[in-house]
Amino acid sequence: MDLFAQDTPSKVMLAPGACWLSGFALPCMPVLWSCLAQHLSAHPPRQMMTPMGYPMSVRTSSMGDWGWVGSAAGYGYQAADPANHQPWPAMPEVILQLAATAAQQAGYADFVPDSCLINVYAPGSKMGLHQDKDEQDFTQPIVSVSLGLPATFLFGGARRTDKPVKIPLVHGDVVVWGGASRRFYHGVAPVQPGQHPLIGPQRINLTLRKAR
Ligand SMILES: O=C(O)CCC(=O)C(=O)O
Ligand SMILES: [Fe+2]
Repeated sequence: MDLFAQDTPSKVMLAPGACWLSGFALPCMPVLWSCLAQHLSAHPPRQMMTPMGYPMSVRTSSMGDWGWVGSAAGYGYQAADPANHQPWPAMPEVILQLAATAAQQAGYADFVPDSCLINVYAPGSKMGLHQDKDEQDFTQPIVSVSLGLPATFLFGGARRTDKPVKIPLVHGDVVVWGGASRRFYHGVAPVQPGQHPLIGPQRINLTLRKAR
């Protein structure tokens, strides 16, 4: 069975180089969630510190060669989990394939991420407007996968002051941005309380990137 076969996936352009693939991850969700749930029980997500000295609103864990880590020293990618000094676990095939096929749909061939950041949003958690700029190669896109509770994704422009569009993301949606919008500001409005039948009372987002 081809887990990624979809007749006409809905694709909404958000900006040059950026698109919203609604429901794109639904066919692989049972396999994806079983891998992810297993990972999260072995590598529980934690609140990273911001360089400003306060904890981030989301809890995070990572997979792949490079984990994204925040601390008083700044943000960046690290090969080992600071909690146990072990390398992060490898990304499962289902995630690598999902990333590559979603990127392909968005016009980016041969995307091979080496980092999967797992952001866990409890109700009330949010992410302020920011740019993803800790990676070395900005020709590679970002693939972002939503699971669980819905959330309003804010997608702005090249300047922090550019007014963001509000994207109502739901379970299984994928957003891809790169090219002209690779460094566009984006964020997530506070997640509203609720219960998702598969994922429970939370939103989880996978941010797939090529860090190095
Ligand atoms: O949770 C999201 O939808 C966005 C996550 C994000 O922007 C990031 O991990 O850099
Ligand atoms: Fe981001």
